[in-house]
Amino acid sequence: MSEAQSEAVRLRVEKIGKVFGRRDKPVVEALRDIDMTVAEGEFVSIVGASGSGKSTLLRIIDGLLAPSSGRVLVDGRAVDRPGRDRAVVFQQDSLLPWKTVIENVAYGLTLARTPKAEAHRTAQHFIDIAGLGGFEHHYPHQLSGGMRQRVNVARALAVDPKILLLDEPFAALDAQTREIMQTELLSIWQETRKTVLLITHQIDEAVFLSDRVIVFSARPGTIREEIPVRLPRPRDLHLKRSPEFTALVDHIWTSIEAEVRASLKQG
Ligand SMILES: Nc1ncnc2c1ncn2[C@@H]1O[C@H](COP(=O)(O)OP(=O)(O)OP(=O)(O)O)[C@@H](O)[C@H]1O
Repeated sequence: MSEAQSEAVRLRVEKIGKVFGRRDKPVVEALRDIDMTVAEGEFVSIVGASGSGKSTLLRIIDGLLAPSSGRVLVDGRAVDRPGRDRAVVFQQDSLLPWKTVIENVAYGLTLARTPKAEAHRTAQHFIDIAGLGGFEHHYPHQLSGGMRQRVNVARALAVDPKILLLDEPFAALDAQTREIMQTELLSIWQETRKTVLLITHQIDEAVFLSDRVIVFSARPGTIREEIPVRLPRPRDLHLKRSPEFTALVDHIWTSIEAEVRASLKQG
């Protein structure tokens, strides 16, 4: 457990297992015995080879998918369906193309019947935090991929979830945009201190952003290692050149390299 963890446990994942069964395909055991907690205000990442069950776990936490065993608790309450206490940002943006930035960010609030003026005030706050001031009345197609993902993050935050779930949110972006987005996400996190669970293939992204990195084994996904990241905050991109940073990335890479190579062979 990292020092950034306070006593308050926000998310508890208890003995989660998931087996997919299909008539035309053999049964797939995606997850086995996943036990983990995320404290209030903590930033935790999960890394692991392709197919190790990371997205499956995120979908279970979000309530989109039922586990085969175990349970998920948010603030001590078991969850079994999506709810406003959890917001997800996926790799592909899910903005409504016919709505402007501010309408998109306010969307979850208006669905929850928040009066329009109040919804727009809240949306404006998160638009500003996400560095999108001036683009309120643009439509998604008028924005770059990185900006669209910032709108998605702002939209997720606007409903004030207890935990923000990020599933490879920058995977579709080019390498430079991705680096900038990491620093943007850090500054949003500094500002809001949301509890965040991030799934990523990029080990350096996980180390750069997180208080703790959870390393999954290959399928069935189990927790192989939990690595506290005790690098000072606030962090900027120079940190990536420090020996402490490189050592952590090397350590994690060594831990999963054989499985990543094996997953490449499986296609
Ligand atoms: N609906 C499903 N039916 C059958 N098998 C599934 C289903 N969803 C996922 N799987 C299998 O479960 C395993 C875990 O998949 P998952 O997408 O969670 O892995 P991942 O670690 O997120 O992979 P990646 O990093 O490539 O996104 C994989 O073998 C996948 O093929």
